Amino acid sequence: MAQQNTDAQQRGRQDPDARQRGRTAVLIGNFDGVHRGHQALLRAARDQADRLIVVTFWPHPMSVVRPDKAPRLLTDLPTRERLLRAAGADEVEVVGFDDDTSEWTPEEFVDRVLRPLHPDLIMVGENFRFGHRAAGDVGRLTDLSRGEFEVTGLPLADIDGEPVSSTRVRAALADGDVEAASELLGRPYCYDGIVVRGHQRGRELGFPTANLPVPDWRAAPADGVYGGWARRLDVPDAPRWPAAISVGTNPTFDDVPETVVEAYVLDRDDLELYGVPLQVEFVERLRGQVAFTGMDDLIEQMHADVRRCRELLN
Ligand SMILES: Cc1cc2nc3c(=O)[nH]c(=O)nc-3n(C[C@H](O)[C@H](O)[C@H](O)COP(=O)(O)O)c2cc1C
Ligand SMILES: Nc1ncnc2c1ncn2[C@@H]1O[C@H](COP(=O)(O)OP(=O)(O)O)[C@@H](O)[C@H]1O
Repeated sequence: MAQQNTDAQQRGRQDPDARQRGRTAVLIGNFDGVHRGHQALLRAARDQADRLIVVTFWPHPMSVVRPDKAPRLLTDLPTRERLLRAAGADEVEVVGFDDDTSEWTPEEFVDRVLRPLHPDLIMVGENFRFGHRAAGDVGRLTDLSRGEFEVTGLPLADIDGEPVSSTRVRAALADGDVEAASELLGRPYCYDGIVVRGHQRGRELGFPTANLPVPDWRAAPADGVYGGWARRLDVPDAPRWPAAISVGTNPTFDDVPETVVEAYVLDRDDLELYGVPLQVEFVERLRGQVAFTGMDDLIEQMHADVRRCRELLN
C-alpha cells in the first residue's frame, strides 16, 4: 500500500492533472464485435476506475502481419468505437496498425502507447499478446509497469462452458446461426453499410431490395434468406422496418460475382435508399439460397419467404 502511495505521488508529479482525473483504467485489445466477453471486461474496469480508456487497433494486426490469416471483422471502426462507448469507455484510443507499429517491442509499445495515458490500472484479457512477434503477455506487461501501474489479466466470460470470442461469433455467422451470434454479442446481430445500386431487377420481380456490399474484410452471415429489420442510420430515431433479407450471389442469375446483403422492406415500394446508410438486423434464418431455373419459381418462393417473415416479426 505504502509502495502504491509513493508511486502515485511520483506519477502526480509527472502528470499534474492526475489527481483531478481520479483513477484511470486502460483496456487494450482488438474488441472486434464488442461481444459479451468484451463487455464484461469493460464492466470490471469501470468498477475499479473513475475513467476508462480503451486502446484498440485498426486495421486488425493480423491483416498487416499475416494477411492470409486475417479474420473478417464483425464491425467497422466507427461502430466499434460507438459500441465501446456504449459499454462504458470514456475514451477510445485507436492505434493505427502498420508495418512500423508491428515492429515495436513490448517495451516500445508500453512507452509509446500506454505510459502517455497515465494509467493507474491496465486490464487485458488473460490471453492478450502484444509487441513484435507477440512477444509480450500479461507477465511481461507487469514487468514493464515498473510498479507505476497495476496489471490485471482477466478470463473472458463463458457462455455454455466455452469462452466468448470474436472467432466464435464469426463461426456462428458462418453457420447462418444469427441467433447464436446475437446471444454471444449480447445484442441482435446487425450488418450495416451504404446502399448501392444492383441490377435493377428487384422492382421487376416485385421485391425491390436495398443492397449492401460485403467487402472482403467484413464478416457476413452464411448465404441464405433471413427475417429481420432494416433501419436508416442517417435519420434520428428512424423506425425499424420489417424486412426479408437475402445474403449471397443471387445464384438464379450469373451476373453477381460478389456476396451482397439485400433487404426487401415489407409492403413498401416508395423508398429511395441509394446512398443511404442502412442497418439490417438479423432475427432468424429461413432457408438457404436456391438457384431457380425460372423467375416465376423465385417470385413464388419470395412470396412464401415474406409470409414467413410476417409471422416471425409479428
Ligand atoms: C426474400 C428474398 C429471397 C431471395 N431468395 C433468392 C434465392 O433463393 N435465389 C436467388 O438467386 N436469389 C434470391 N434472392 C435475391 C434476388 O435474386 C435479388 O434480390 C434480385 O435478383 C434483385 O437483385 P438486384 O438488387 O441486383 O436488382 C432473394 C431475395 C429476397 C429479398
Ligand atoms: N420496399 C423496399 N425495400 C428496399 N428498397 C426499396 C424498397 N422500395 C424502394 N426501394 C428502393 O429501390 C432500390 C431497389 O430496387 P431494385 O430494383 O432492387 O434495384 P437495385 O438492383 O439497384 O437494388 C433500393 O435501393 C431502394 O432505393
